[in-house]
Amino acid sequence: MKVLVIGAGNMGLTYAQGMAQSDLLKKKDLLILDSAREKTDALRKNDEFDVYEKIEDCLPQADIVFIAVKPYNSDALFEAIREHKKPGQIFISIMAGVTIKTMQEAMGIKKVVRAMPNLAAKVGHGFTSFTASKQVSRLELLTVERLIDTTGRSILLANEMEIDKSTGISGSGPAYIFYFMQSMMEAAVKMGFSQKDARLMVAQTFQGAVELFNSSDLDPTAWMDRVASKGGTTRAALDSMEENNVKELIKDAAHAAFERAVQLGKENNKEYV
Ligand SMILES: NC(=O)C1=CN([C@@H]2O[C@H](COP(=O)(O)OP(=O)(O)OC[C@H]3O[C@@H](n4cnc5c(N)ncnc54)[C@H](OP(=O)(O)O)[C@@H]3O)[C@@H](O)[C@H]2O)C=CC1
Ligand SMILES: O=C(O)[C@@H]1CCC=N1
Repeated sequence: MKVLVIGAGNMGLTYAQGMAQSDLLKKKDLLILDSAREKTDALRKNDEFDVYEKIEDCLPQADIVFIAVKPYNSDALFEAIREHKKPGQIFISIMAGVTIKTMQEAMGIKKVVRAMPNLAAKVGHGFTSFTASKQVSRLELLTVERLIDTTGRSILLANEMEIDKSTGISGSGPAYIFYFMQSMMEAAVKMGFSQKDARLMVAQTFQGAVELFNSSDLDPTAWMDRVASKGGTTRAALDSMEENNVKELIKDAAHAAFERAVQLGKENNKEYV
């Protein structure tokens, strides 16, 4: 099996590296294509993958193709794929808001997987949701899942609306966590701590909380109760958040991302950069 990754940017390179480090593929079976010469030159120096600049030199060899370019680059790429594709190839797109139907029509293909990863894939702790056109068989989906899971964990969803929903939770989600971290770091600095100490305090607190959460089946509310003593400091903070409706605001934010994902699919990405 040969896998081609198109787009050696943030996410494409992350997937390529995840697959390269797994035992699923041999080095010669992992192809990477990018249009930027500086990127391909740098990749060749590292000698990790089989690197290409021209689609006609690599696409015909591939069984599975990851599309990891920005949506605004997709029209030109789809045209090139239409010209050089081979029957039976499976295309996995990680582009936000580009629908399966758009891809099938633009590339003249049938087997499409639409996936929504997140940035934590970079450190092997990503979460990817994915769904597929009906022409992708169960066995093919299993292979796709194994490739995706080289960057973390994944779930197969029933349809594209679920992908748009998961974009609002896990796809955009790392940014919500960073927002919370930024707020806590600003609070610490305002109290007089140095940036360095604020950073360590916040990072270790997040990491510790996530590890606690993953150590049992307790839900977040039960963990909050374990931190908060009656009449104590944590209760004062949680009461302040409740009074200020923070939970509702976070839900609204996740919903805004979901709605934007739906809208992008309808606009066919013409405004999305
Ligand atoms: N970043 C994130 O957290 C997430 C991103 N995504 C999706 O991942 C996709 C990629 O994002 P990201 O990795 O950040 O983007 P990047 O811009 O970092 O990477 C895209 C790469 O593809 C190259 N490229 C563009 N057109 C072509 C082409 N026709 N053939 C070959 N290479 C090409 C670009 O070159 P050049 O720079 O020269 O244009 C660039 O090197 C997006 O569609 C985004 O929606 C999904 C979930 C999370
Ligand atoms: O912000 C975006 O549109 C993309 C999709 C999810 C994360 N980044």
